[in-house]
Amino acid sequence: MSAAVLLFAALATVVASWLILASVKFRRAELAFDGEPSLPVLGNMLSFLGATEDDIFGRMLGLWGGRRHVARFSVLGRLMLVVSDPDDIEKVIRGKDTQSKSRFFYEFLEYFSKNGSVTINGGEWRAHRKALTPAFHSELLDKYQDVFDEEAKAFATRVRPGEAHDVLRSLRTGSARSFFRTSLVTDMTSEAEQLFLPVLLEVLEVCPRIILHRAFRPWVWPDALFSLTSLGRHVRDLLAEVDEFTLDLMNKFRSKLAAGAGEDAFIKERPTLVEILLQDSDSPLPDRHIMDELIIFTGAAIETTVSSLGWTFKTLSLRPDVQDRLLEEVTGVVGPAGAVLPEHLPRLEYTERVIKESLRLMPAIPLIGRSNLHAPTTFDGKHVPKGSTFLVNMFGAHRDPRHWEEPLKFDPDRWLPERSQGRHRYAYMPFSAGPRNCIGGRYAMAYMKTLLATVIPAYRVDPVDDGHTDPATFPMAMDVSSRMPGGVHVVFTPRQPTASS
Ligand code: HEM
Repeated sequence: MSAAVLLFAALATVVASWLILASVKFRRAELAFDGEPSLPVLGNMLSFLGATEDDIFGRMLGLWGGRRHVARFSVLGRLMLVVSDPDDIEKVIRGKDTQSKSRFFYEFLEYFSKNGSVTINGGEWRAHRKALTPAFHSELLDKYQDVFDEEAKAFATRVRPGEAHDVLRSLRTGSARSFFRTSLVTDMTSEAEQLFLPVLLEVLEVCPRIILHRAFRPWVWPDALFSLTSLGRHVRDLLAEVDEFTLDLMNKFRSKLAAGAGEDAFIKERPTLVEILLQDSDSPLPDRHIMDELIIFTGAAIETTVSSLGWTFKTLSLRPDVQDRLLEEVTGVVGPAGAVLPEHLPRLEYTERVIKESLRLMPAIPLIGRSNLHAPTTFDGKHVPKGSTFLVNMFGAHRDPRHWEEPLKFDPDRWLPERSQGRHRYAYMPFSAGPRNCIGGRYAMAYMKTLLATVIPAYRVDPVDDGHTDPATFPMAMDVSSRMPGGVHVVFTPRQPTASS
């Protein structure tokens, strides 16, 4: 036998022994946590065989199995710890070892946006958060209110009165237009309307699905392989169009600044997100990072509000009593067919309770991922291998009977101050919590309240006969946000004008 063969055999033995030892070590760590039966190496991979994008979330919930304490599952050596107890959630969210976003799930977002604040970590994230924060000051949000109001009215004219239809598409158009007018350019140019908006809407249709499509198909985990598929190429083409449009916009804005339209003029008017980022002279973000933020925002800002409003309309269609109270409040605060103004928002208290309750039972983001990316850690007194994923299960915490009376009941009044006292801080976190919480929570609330306050006086939301009669059992799928498989079907029935209106 030649020396080369001997050397190869020795190397192969070392690698094989290392792999076996690593998998025995991993298996020991995995089995220390409670969970459904799993196989060595494959883990719970078989539980996802044949799953479609619509039922992966359900299968993940099946592997959690309602366990109060940490539950685990694994896929090909990737350990997932499902954390549902609010005390445990607090430990993950605040823990110094578990601050990073997990690789699982978030790595697929990076295909669209490598440098967006949802996925980046450490100093890079801090710089982005600092640059983005001025765009979310409450004075600026007040200035966006007329956009929210106009777009809410436009949404009300887009629904198909008296006809059962999926409301998600028109909600997406409305959210995308609002996002566009607050983040990119204040007014819809005809170029934006005809060329850019359709691309943005297609990005929103296609990109979220890809995340789950890849998450449980190991053969398309490497970007290099995924980019060879027709889907991978299609997404790249779409994103190139978005990049071209935003870069052009950024260059036009810069020329305007250079031509002497002073910074003050823009600040006084109503700067968009992109303008704020470009005017940051202390530590400007590179163009590529700004473009990546805009792409990640489409998911973070648009899909989440679409999801939340979709669940809310579906629930309202089953609850005429809640609609009556909303109508009474809106009529008192805004007046019939009036504009929803910034000063109305804090007074729309019942409307806010309805949205909060909808986000409790049907959170737009039911799970988020954190990771001990760089070093092993311990959790619950057990060893957690480096790079494991902590799946923070907001869906479970929001329905935990130890923290919620009649948790499956849709009851907006549980948000009355006197009924909210003493509630665990981490039993409810639809916008996440801690330093990496949602930067757009107030923006989202303002937009969603405005939309409800505009639609409810114009239409009664009626149910369709699709068998979904209880919000607690609505079927739920999840990609970047939660959604009802097949869409949210309701009927918007025009209300008869009353003598007073
Ligand atoms: C109902 C609507 C919304 C919900 C339920 C929601 C929920 C969340 C959650 C749970 C996170 C944490 C994600 C994670 O840890 O991986 C998050 C992060 C984020 N959200 Fe929202 N969001 C909403 C609307 C918005 C809007 C309107 C914007 C922007 C205009 C926005 C921008 C962001 C950004 C940039 C992050 C990343 C923050 C960071 O890591 O610094 N979101 N959101």
